[in-house]
Amino acid sequence: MARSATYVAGVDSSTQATKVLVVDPTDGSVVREARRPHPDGTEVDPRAWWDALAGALGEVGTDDVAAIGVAGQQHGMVLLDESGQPVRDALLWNDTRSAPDARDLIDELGGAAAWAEAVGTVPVASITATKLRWTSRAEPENADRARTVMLPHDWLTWRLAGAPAEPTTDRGDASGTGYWSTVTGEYRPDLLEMAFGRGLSVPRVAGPGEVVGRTPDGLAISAGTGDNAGAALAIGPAPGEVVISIGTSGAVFTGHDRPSTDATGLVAGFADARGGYLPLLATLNAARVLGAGASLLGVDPDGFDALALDASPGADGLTLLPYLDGERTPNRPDAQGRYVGLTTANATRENLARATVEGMLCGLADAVEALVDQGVPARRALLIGGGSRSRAVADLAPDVLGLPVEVLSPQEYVALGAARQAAWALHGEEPGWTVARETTRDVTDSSISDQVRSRYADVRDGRAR
Ligand SMILES: Nc1ncnc2c1ncn2[C@@H]1O[C@H](COP(=O)(O)OP(=O)(O)O)[C@@H](O)[C@H]1O
Ligand SMILES: O=C(CO)[C@@H](O)[C@H](O)COP(=O)(O)O
Repeated sequence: MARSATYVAGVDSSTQATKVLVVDPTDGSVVREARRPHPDGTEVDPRAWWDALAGALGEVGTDDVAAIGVAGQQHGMVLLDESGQPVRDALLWNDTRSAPDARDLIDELGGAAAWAEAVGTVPVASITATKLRWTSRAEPENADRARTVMLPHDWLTWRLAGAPAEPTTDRGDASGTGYWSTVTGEYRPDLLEMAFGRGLSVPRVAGPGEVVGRTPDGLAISAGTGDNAGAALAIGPAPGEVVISIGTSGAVFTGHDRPSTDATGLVAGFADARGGYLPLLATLNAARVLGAGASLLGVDPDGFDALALDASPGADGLTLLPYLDGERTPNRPDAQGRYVGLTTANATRENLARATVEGMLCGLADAVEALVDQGVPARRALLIGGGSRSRAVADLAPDVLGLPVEVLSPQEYVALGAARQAAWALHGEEPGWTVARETTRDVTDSSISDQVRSRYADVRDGRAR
């Protein structure tokens, strides 16, 4: 049943929460929004995401909505049995238990370069294929019951349509699995089998403007995508603009005209949601580092920002290596965070806050540098995500990154990208909306980036302890 309604809905099912926007498809303006939290942790029952989505959709109301699209946290392994029920909790992108499996898979294919050439990405623990290997090795009984593997957004999209629907995904999210190739645009069933020991059913990769199904209430459903591809769809970074998303993950990405095949494994050669490419680096340590710093100091986000802004650049020699939850880029799954250089002279709350912000930004600056090393230009950074709401992050970013920075106005860009895709599917062409741009913050002192980042590099590379 198609319906004549006015608006489109976009969903971001991210690590920490489900966010839903109801959007006017004529201009991209947000009409209503709702949010529901997700359980904490790196393995989650996918039904909790469904409950969060149902709750948020109930709150915004969909009587006047004609189409919906879902963007979701990338890479999570949703394994389903014969009857379509989850075999176990989903293992999320930030679960590092499959780090040894990533190393094994790299060896088995003949090294990192072989993976980069085959699919565009060298596996780390985040990549879905490594989670399949972990399950087949550590939980053979669960593996035996598995028939289908999906990603979080695939599963939510499939459930929105109600059973029995054809499972679908899109190239943006499929490109984070390790068994779909950004280079060829095809699944690599041989790599899935190599990881899992046998084949599994996978969702069909739908086209960017496709209607993949309808909800029982008649809303058209678009293909959806991964969260970062969703944000890229909403923002449309120009060549030379790099998006830096400071959420649970730190994600650094931009559109590109060809697939990346970085054998160092730093740059993940993902696809975007339009038919192009989205080279990306993701860190495990971003907004939560700021949260940890604030709770260490016993202050709220505003108090934390005030402290950080009261200290001098370089925090009088105090440096944070921000790998609090292990790290993915660089691949150090067992790493921990470290404050280095503490003396009685610099031991102030202000310096601790400053070093926390600078350390987190230095991790992102490394990511930008790796993108540039792969031939992707970075002349300006666009900051989004919960952590970009921090005044200290916004003020310090240009000098630490060594780049002009625009902090885009606080918006749910991932959900907005999903709404854009829903409007595209509904009307058969991509909408022409653009997001509001902000004033550029220029670098105030180019020596700060050199000074802060070189000290950070010493700590990162073990030259300063
Ligand atoms: N003003 C702020 N200062 C620092 N961190 C913030 C601020 N506002 C929100 N955050 C943090 O941003 C994160 C949520 O950002 P979001 O982009 O929604 O993450 P995700 O997409 O991973 O769910 C939380 O860790 C939250 O504490
Ligand atoms: O793993 C990646 C990208 O490769 C992460 O970016 C996830 O997609 C989760 O994003 P957030 O929930 O932190 O926004």
